[in-house]
Amino acid sequence: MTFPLTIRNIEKSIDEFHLNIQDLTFEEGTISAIVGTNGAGKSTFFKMLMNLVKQDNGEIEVFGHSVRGEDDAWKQQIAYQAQTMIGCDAFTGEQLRNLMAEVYPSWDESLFRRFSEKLNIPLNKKVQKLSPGVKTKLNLALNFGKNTPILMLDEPTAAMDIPSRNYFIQFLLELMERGDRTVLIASHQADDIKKLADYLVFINKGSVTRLLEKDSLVSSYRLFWLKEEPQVSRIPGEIKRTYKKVILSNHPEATMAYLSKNGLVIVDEQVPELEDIIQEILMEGEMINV
Ligand SMILES: Nc1ncnc2c1ncn2[C@@H]1O[C@H](COP(=O)(O)OP(=O)(O)OP(=O)(O)O)[C@@H](O)[C@H]1O
Repeated sequence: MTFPLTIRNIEKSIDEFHLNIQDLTFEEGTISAIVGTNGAGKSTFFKMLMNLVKQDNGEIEVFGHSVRGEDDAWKQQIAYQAQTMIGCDAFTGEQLRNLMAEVYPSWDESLFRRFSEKLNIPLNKKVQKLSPGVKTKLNLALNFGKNTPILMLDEPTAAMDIPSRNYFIQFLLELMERGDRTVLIASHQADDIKKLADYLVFINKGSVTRLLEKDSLVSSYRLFWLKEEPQVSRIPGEIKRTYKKVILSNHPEATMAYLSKNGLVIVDEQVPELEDIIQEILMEGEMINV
């Protein structure tokens, strides 16, 4: 089976930073959130997928075609949005639209117009005159207009106001309804990840530490409010204790079995917020007693 994106053991060293991502595939019809702390390697990973940063070893394939091959027709299959719009300052949105419509045979005028009109993007202004948030919106309109099967967005909502961000989420989810697009989105926004992602790819110090399906990730964590403080410092499954009696567990069954066996009464239990789970994974393994 040919996947939209296949990664085989890529490696890259930049000064002290070493990126190594082993076998990873991204499937059609899915949105994967690339999650990691600042400097973890998310942008470098995207640039390697675009062959803007050359890998030292390994292979990256777009629909089965190596990104290092002579033929770079694969580029027309991907719309990539970097964190900044480089080299566009002197152009207006309309001029950039004309350029993109020529380069991308899959260009969809209605996607471009719908997104830019809804967000009131001034297409007759030069990019250099736009605020950071409006630049991002224009960049998104252009990338949506490309109508490619793969979309890679590097922190697209960082500068956007709340209504625009919500519209972006709605727009992207509508685009996904066709079922044949593959989206990778690097984001620090828990709300974006919660609403958009099917999968979470955690990157830490240049390595993928976990690839998890969002729903099963969320259901594997539980918060237990206990009637009394447990007398042991750590109970099975416990990864964090707050207010002495609130236990966050990533093995709820093991935690519940222990609590029941030891007569510890659960007053309430809840599935934690995705943001709290992400925070725990990014801080991995730390036991915090508040
Ligand atoms: N051109 C470069 N020259 C030297 N080091 C670089 C270069 N580009 C990236 N790096 C280093 O690679 C590492 C990963 O950076 P990268 O921008 O990929 O992280 P990130 O996860 O996208 O971070 P953020 O969340 O802050 O955007 C960092 O240590 C960074 O300093």
